[in-house]
Amino acid sequence: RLRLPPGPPGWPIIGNIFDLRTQTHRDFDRLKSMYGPVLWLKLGNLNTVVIQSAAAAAELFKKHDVAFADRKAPDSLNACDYIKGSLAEAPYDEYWRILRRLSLSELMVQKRIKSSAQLRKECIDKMIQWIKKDASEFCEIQLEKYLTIMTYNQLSSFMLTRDITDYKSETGNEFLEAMRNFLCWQGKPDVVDAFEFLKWLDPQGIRRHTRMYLEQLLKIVSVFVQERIQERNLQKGNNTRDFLDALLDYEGDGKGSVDKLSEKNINIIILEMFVAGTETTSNTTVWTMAELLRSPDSMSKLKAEIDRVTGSSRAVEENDIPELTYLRAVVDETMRLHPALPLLLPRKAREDTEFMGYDIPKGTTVIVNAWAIHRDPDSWEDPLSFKPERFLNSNINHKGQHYEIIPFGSGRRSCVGMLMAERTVSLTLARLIQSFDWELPANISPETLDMSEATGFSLRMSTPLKGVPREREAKC
Ligand code: HEM
Repeated sequence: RLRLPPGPPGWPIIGNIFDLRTQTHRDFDRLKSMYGPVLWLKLGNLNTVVIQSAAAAAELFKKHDVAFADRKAPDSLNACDYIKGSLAEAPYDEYWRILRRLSLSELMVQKRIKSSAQLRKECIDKMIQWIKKDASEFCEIQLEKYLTIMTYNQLSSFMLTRDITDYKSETGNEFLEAMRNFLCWQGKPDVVDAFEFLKWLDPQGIRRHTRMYLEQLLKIVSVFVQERIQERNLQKGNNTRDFLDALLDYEGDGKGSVDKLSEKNINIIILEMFVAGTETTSNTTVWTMAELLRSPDSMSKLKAEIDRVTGSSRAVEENDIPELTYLRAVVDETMRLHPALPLLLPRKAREDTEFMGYDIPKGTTVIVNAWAIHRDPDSWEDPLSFKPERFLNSNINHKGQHYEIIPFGSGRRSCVGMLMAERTVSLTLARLIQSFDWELPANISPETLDMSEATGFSLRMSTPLKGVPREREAKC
């Protein structure tokens, strides 16, 4: 007999599906108070274990990282062979290792990140100019629009040395629109993942819509990739080597069987970086602005810190970030309360594993509820309040070694874009605060600002945040 973790009794066939009523991360958290931090659920056919405390997460990432290193990918992502080319959804195999190494050398090596600082600055400059322009025309602006466009352009200039969208279009261009739709369908729980026998029926239409938008997105990316291949054949183009060049240049490491990445897989990898890196980054920035607008005291402290570090004559730069301790505390505190991926990305047990005295069978879906861990009163004092001060004079940070705060995950499958994301979020915020005095619209007060969450691919505000920017003295 297996010693399974505790969990609510389920119904025949459907298991615990009815225990999930509202938002999955909140439902899991509710069940934690009844069954403890390691929860067992049967979701249709799926054996599922949910990890919901810092201690259990530490056990997972320190002792069982390899045993739980496969991904549980949604069935709909089999469309267009996406999973076969993906890094984030790949099983823990040789192909994943190659992509991970390649991405780390581009995204996590300080030298590469530093050399791309100018690109990020230019994208933020452009955003600030557009906010100034729109602020002079309209009283209030919807922040998400500007942050989304800026984040897409930062990533596209880093990966493809080009902008992918602009502020002029009202609805966003074809790529953004298709991506919005794709992420919206990916954010819906799919019954097919729990009941494989319904695969042929695709009852919610998720696979059909996913395929439609994936085809559209991959077609757009393939044009960029094709153009680059032709430029390289003609030895045209500028001399900057970007992420796409790194993928095209790959010729194997002499150890394994993969000696070249196919063009189809390169398209998927480029697309995936947009999927993984844009909404997560822009939503984190929006949540931070919302928390600051609700907390005038924190806003003033941050403004004072930025002014102190930069003086009165220049725009804040990435090099200033190490000195902006309050800014880093504000970002950490926001990621604690509003982790962009509240359940990280689900993993799968590669083998039968003994975990904290329980038997976890091979194939079990392993979910880490970062949202619940970040709000656990055993780890955090007054866990529901926004208090950046808790990170001052503390060595706790989000980088994956302190399991009470893991917005980027931890271990082998942790986020490869963390360095870039933390720089983007910090610099964007610093520039927004330095360039403008922000207020809430007249009919909203800090007490009535709607902070409720909408779940989709990532956690975002259910009511889009609006702010009133008033230009400060020009520094930028
Ligand atoms: C604030 C922004 C971001 C947050 C909160 C975030 C969070 C995460 C999380 C929680 C995971 C799963 C970790 C795990 O399973 O343990 C992940 C994986 C990943 N992220 Fe991010 N991410 C962000 C930005 C980015 C950016 C900018 C990129 C790329 C440019 C990126 C690329 C990836 C990739 C490729 C994976 C899959 C890694 C793997 O499976 O080996 N992310 N991210």
